[in-house]
Amino acid sequence: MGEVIFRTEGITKVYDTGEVKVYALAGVDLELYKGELTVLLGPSGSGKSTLLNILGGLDHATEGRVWFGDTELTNMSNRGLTRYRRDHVGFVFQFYNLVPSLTARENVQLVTDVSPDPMPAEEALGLVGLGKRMDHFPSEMSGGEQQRVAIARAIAKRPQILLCDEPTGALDSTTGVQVLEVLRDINERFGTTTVVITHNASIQRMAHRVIFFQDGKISEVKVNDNRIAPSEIAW
Ligand SMILES: Nc1ncnc2c1ncn2[C@@H]1O[C@H](COP(=O)(O)OP(=O)(O)OP(=O)(O)O)[C@@H](O)[C@H]1O
Repeated sequence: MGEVIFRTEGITKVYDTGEVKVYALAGVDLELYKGELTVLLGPSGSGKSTLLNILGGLDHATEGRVWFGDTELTNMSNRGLTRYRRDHVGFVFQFYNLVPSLTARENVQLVTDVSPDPMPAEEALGLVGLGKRMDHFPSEMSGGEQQRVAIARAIAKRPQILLCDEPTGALDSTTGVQVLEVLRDINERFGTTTVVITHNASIQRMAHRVIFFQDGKISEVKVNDNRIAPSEIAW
């Protein structure tokens, strides 16, 4: 087994809306391993996004502890979390969050301009197969291409961690597979630890590890001995 990159101990996240308390996470103990691609599966509302946001330093746990390597995230200040996100974490969301008035290259440069050790925007766009589309605007691209720009933006800072919340949720199967191929390629080429939330259970077959959520808890963890290529995934 590889090196642990994330460890959580008894994480809870409680939303207190006044009348009711919602336990988005109800005690999560987990380990994620360096270089692995992990898929998170589970019904809507089971806590997947909440966990991803806590791992990515976008949200605070109500209770429990989270470590990134030897660094505890749960006692970091907001400023520390901002630095952690900037230096180590790339995010990819379902709706690409590109700036419509900027080209693909300029969207990626938003990140490379503020990162300590970025790759050139052109290189990042080449890695996602968009080397010829760098000067196109988001409105001139398909959903899958826009998502690949978003992935280029996320990887351009050479993050150790890539956190993806429903990256193929808005895509048809052909473009969805292309996006998954890019994620697998980045994971293999750079050893980027990757976490993918999906509602599409068949995507679990490309993962090293699959974590199932139910009611804010982990119900099962599976290690995949026979991973398949994204192109073999039946949608
Ligand atoms: N800001 C909030 N205020 C109140 N409740 C919230 C808030 N954010 C999330 N929740 C609740 O926390 C629970 C877990 O939400 P979360 O988004 O983590 O689930 P999920 O498994 O990612 O769901 P989905 O697959 O639908 O995205 C849900 O019951 C949700 O309604």
